[in-house]
Amino acid sequence: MSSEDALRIQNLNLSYGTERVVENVNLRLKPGSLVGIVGPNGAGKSTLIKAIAGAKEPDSGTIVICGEKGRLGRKSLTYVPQRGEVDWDFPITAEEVVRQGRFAHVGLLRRFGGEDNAAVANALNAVAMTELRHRQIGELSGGQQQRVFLARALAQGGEVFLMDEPFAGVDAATEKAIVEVLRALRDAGKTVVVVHHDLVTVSDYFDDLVLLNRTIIAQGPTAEVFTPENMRETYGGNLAIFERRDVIAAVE
Ligand SMILES: Nc1ncnc2c1ncn2[C@@H]1O[C@H](COP(=O)(O)OP(=O)(O)OP(=O)(O)O)[C@@H](O)[C@H]1O
Repeated sequence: MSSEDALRIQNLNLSYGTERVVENVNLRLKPGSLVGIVGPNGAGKSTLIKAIAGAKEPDSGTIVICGEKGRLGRKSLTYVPQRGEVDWDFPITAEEVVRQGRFAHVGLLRRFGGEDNAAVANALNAVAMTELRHRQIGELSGGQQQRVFLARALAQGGEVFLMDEPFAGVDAATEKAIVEVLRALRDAGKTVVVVHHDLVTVSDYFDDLVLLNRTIIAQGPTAEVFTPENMRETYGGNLAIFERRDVIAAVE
């Protein structure tokens, strides 16, 4: 493979039981890119992200992250799950959640130290959550919870960041703050992969786009991929959202 790829997927097939939900996915992403994964409900976006994160065993195919497979590859990966997948009643503060991001770096022979504390403080600051760091996570708003998640990812670091719907249920200010953090990661040479639903913001947010509906319909620079023809092929009969005038304007 080319050593330039941050993420390379070849012939990936994923199933639940006997049902194949993701088929023959081939994907190459380069460092320093902000990539959207778009497709209708049930298209397999979360399943694909979970497979990359090592939380879903493939039927077949290979996933190479920064030139390495398996656990070695996943050392370069940071995964931000959907907010709905987390137990928010768990009694833990915002800061403790962010500290979890450092555990990957703290081995048996090394304790949580000054560098870890600094990484946690910087991450909380980057998402403007320093003041609320002692709040229980269950007592934060949805947008604040999402910021904390992002801070944990920042504290962890890595080369490839996977985010499953980071904008779900957040207000405009939080969405803007998150986008700024994602752009800063991209500008620092990281690869940021975001499952996204809002077609209106696709062109503004993402350098590259992956259109998924069970298999990849199109991938490449957003300006080339985000066309009415490709969107129709991806969304099939569920085109109502795409017929909105603002979305049509966005792709013309
Ligand atoms: N744990 C599971 N067990 C069985 N089937 C599942 C499971 N999780 C997802 N599926 C099925 O796999 C398919 C892909 O689901 P997935 O959640 O990956 O889609 P998605 O593109 O992320 O959808 P959405 O936009 O609605 O979040 C769907 O048909 C879904 O019903």
